[in-house]
Amino acid sequence: MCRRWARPFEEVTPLCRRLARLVKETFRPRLEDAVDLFNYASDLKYGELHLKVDPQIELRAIVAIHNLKRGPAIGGCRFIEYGSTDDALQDAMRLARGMSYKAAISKLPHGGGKAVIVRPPNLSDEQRERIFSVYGEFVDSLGGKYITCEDSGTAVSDMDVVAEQTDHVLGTSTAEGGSGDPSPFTAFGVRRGIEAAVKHRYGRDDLDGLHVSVQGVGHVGYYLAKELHELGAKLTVTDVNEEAIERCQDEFGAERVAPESIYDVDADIFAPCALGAILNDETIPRLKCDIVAGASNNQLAEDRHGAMLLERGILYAPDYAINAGGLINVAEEYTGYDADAAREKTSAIFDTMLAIYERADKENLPTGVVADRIVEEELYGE
Ligand SMILES: NC(=O)c1ccc[n+]([C@@H]2O[C@H](COP(=O)([O-])OP(=O)(O)OC[C@H]3O[C@@H](n4cnc5c(N)ncnc54)[C@H](O)[C@@H]3O)[C@@H](O)[C@H]2O)c1
Repeated sequence: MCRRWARPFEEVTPLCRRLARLVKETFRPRLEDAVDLFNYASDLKYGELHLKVDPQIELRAIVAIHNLKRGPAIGGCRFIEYGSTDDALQDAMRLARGMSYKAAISKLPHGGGKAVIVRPPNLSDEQRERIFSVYGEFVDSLGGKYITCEDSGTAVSDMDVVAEQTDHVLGTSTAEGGSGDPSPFTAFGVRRGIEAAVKHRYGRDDLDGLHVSVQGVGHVGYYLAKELHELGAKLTVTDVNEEAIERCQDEFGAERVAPESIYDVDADIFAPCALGAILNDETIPRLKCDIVAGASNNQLAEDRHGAMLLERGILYAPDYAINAGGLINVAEEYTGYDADAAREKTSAIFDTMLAIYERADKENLPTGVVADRIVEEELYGE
């Protein structure tokens, strides 16, 4: 045998050295990641993970199915750029778990799922359509265990493409039997959660004259402001979009403050409807309200901030429970859409929230901890 090949191949030439380094860099982390992936999945009490790749159209799709105990998993399809495969997997898995919790607290006959499609750079319209068509086949191959719908980066038109390949899709255009914009339902649900908080906190059945500060008057915040105005509440709003603020001033006589001043407003209720992680070490000590109840996802920067609000006597409406109106509405499409039925089910967010507030008082626990316990008793209890 030639001595040259008897040595490890990275010692032979610079090219082989480079190749050896590449092999190590390419394969080792992936193996290690796979081990971590199973641990991560176990920690989150998974569930199933499905992958689909199609190199020709640069499709890289993940469907995470967290829990099927209550019924087929439901959850949106996110189509954004990711820094790494780990980020995409983590996003899908974390969000699918969140959907299980949201569906369970809302007593929907569904489990939690989520899809992530890694958005390729320089995407053409034609490529986009092919991606969603193949994604539709992928969803169909799961046989109805996962029902997809819109999320960040996807549009109703994408769901229409998916609907050509599978029945397991919601959030299509109204012409295709879809339910349209979920924001008014989300806003209505938040209003019902605020009414429950007012009942619990002040023993009142109306919002007349109560002062609500709203952070973000975009899709949900605008409809929420409209509902609250019609119920006689006084409004202070903020946004980074000038037109959105002016609309609320004109239509509802709302006061305005600068975005960074919203935490200092002396209101009865603070309704975050813009960003996540806005309840944190810096903002909580500034709050002058009795109730925090709004649509934003992931409002607590960390779980411990729920305890911080409790210590200050501020009643917090757990975000995934109060903002479930959009999900309740879109889930209604599954059995044939009926807007009245969707509104009635969304209205029941009042009872869901009241039960959380009452148990939290009884057990002297943060409301977020109680919401999680209710869900976990349902999903994992004997
Ligand atoms: N749309 C739904 O049905 C729905 C359902 C559940 C949860 N949510 C959550 O509710 C929140 C709002 O959703 P949306 O659909 O209304 O989004 P949106 O983008 O339509 O509205 C957000 C608004 O917040 C404003 N904003 C951004 N940064 C701000 C800042 N620093 N200060 C003040 N305002 C700021 C934006 O200009 C925009 O008007 C998000 O967290 C979303 O995840 C929405």
